[in-house]
Amino acid sequence: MVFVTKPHSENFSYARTSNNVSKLFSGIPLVDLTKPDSKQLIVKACEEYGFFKIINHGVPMDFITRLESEAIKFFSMPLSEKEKAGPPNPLGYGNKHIGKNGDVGGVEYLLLTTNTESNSQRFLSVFGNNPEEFCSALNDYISAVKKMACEILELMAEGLKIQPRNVLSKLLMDEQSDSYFRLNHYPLCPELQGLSSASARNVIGFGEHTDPQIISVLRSNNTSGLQISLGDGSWISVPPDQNSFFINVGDSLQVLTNGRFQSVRHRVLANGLKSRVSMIYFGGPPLSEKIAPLQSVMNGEEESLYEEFTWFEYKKSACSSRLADNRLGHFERIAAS
Ligand SMILES: C=C1C[C@]23C[C@@]1(O)CC[C@H]2[C@@]12CC[C@H](O)[C@@](C)(C(=O)O1)[C@H]2[C@@H]3C(=O)O
Ligand SMILES: O=C(O)CCC(=O)C(=O)O
Ligand SMILES: [Fe+2]
Repeated sequence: MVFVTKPHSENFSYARTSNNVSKLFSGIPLVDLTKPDSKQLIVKACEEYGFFKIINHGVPMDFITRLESEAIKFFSMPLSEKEKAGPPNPLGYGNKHIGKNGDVGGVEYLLLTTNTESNSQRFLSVFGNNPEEFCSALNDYISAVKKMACEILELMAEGLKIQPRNVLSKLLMDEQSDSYFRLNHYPLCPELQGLSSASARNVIGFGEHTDPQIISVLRSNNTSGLQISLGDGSWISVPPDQNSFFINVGDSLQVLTNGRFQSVRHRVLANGLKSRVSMIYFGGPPLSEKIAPLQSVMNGEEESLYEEFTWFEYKKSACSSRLADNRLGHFERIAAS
């Protein structure tokens, strides 16, 4: 069991803003993709929290329920069967160990690329009788969620008044885009039942971190556990909603916007009453892509806050870091005084 040491705070707190002035947290930002004000709301949410919830997303419910039931089938298999898809390198099946640098949590997972060809080669022998059903559910889900992620990135570009509209989405649309897909299962944590409620609240499922990519699209079943950090030491519990998606700004988008958008620090706490299944699409650029502030977001003499790097360099550095590390720290420019 892994405990966190920081105090747990209630859902009322002060949020960081782009000019570092705290303001009272007033709830998870909600964006209705069918409404004309969505682009302004997206920009505001990315500046204040790097996180928001999407409703009226256009992803067919059938795609979601099919993949969720395939995921449940996979995680219900005997450990020895699941382990045939492991150990993760980083792709594959993993259990409690996250990455290769000693991070642990109460999660088991399947980490895949979004390139379905290579997934079917590597893992699908594990899906025994019916790999086709898993593959087809995965393909349908990934295509629909990628399309939504691109729509959101285009609304961001419009909201930021930068051209062309596909300046961000083209990175995910590129054939060489280095995007991941992850199925996480947090089994019910029976140890929690004997604990006081204060300790029970702090058993870790997936430790705190930011996502290194551009954008992450998260969907879970109706089990709580996800929390976001407001950057002042407080954590906000995100009420689960199986019919919606949650969007994380990743480190690369923070750099592309020269810090105007903030990548969100988040974590998952274990649950003593119900197991959690989540599916996350991590939209990343091609490995050779230079990650630097877009010229069109820079005002006048504004200088880049970051040293130049490619996605390959960032990913390599991320892989050798611990989950909770501030990975962008290595790439920040020291301001000349
Ligand atoms: C401890 C680690 C796991 C991780 C690679 C890393 O060294 C640091 C970043 C981690 C993370 C977080 C977001 C995604 O879940 C993930 C796939 C990613 O791209 O970066 C994981 C990595 C992983 O599980 O391999
Ligand atoms: O499982 C979740 O809800 C979030 C997990 C997560 O943040 C990740 O896999 O990067
Ligand atoms: Fe994450």
